[in-house]
Amino acid sequence: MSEHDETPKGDESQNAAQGETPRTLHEDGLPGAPVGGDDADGPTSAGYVALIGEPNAGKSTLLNRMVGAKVSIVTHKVQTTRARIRGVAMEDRAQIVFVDTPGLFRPRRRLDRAMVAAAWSGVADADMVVLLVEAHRGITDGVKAILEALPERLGAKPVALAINKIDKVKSEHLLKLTQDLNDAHPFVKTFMISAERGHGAADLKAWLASQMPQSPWLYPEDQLADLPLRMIAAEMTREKLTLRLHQELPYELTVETESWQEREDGSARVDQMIYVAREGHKGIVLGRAGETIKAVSKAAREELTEFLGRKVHLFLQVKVRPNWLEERERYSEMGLDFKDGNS
Ligand SMILES: Nc1nc2c(ncn2[C@@H]2O[C@H](COP(=O)(O)OP(=O)(O)OP(=O)(O)O)[C@@H](O)[C@H]2O)c(=O)[nH]1
Repeated sequence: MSEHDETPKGDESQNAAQGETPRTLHEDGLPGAPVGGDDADGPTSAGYVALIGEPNAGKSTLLNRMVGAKVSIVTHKVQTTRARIRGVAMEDRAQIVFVDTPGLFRPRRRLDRAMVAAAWSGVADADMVVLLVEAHRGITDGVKAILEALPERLGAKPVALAINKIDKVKSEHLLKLTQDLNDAHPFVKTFMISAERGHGAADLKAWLASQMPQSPWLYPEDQLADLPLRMIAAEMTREKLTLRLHQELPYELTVETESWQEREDGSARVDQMIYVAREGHKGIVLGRAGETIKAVSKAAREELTEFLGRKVHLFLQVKVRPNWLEERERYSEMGLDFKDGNS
């Protein structure tokens, strides 16, 4: 076996990548080290935005417009955390971190209900929420269900409305739909957009930027270029874990790409941490004699290699992080993390 074969390690004390590259990606919504700040260029702002809407409403398309990266190729098969970072957009001195909150729809089983609750918590944590409604479909049962859920789930948190796919309807229809939707919920602002054609997306982005609280940036600007790659790589590992573990998959499991180093020979070294909430979960992820994590690592490395078209050295570790909710609170105190609904 050569040195670049995956090296499953359960011992967090042996983090080979430690100290080489700053941690920047926190898919569970935890921000990295504070960056940016109130410097000579003026104050910075940063915050989280949750895009919600029925499946197919155009969330990925809109995100791509605003973020301008290939983030949406990441598919989300399961909901395992409250909110995951989907993309980061910059607008002047504002940083907008878009979080993904799949699972708001159609609880079928008990487990799904827990997921729905977790997804709503992710939405409630965001600084701003945007509800996407398809212009030509109007107030469907799904939209009705969201409208009904908003007060209970989000309280008085401001929600903006984006009526998407306006290229598909006549303007008279839009006026009536805007009225009906605003009668159903007091949206702070309504946008008419066509995510696909780009209409209105820049206005929405500028407005969101203006709503972000004054704060240091949550991601360093110089890391933004490879942020999508880091996220995609983390998602690939998470997907392999899901495929391998099925029902056994610990609910609160996150994968973070801790460092990404380009090597002179054209290959990339990628170090990832799999965070679980309990010691027992660590054993599940490692498997007997490390066979589970070995198989996951191999499959993820192969997929990433194919995706990048070059050699990848993938190193996975598992770490127990029992207090990640408390950690969020700690970040909150520092003025960095999610704001609560009442702020
Ligand atoms: N005509 C038109 N089609 C759009 C527009 N925005 C998105 N679409 C199309 O609507 C479909 C769904 O868009 P997505 O961005 O994948 O929707 P989504 O909300 O991310 O879907 P899920 O991932 O299922 O939640 C795609 O075929 C898009 O091309 C628009 O403004 N106009």
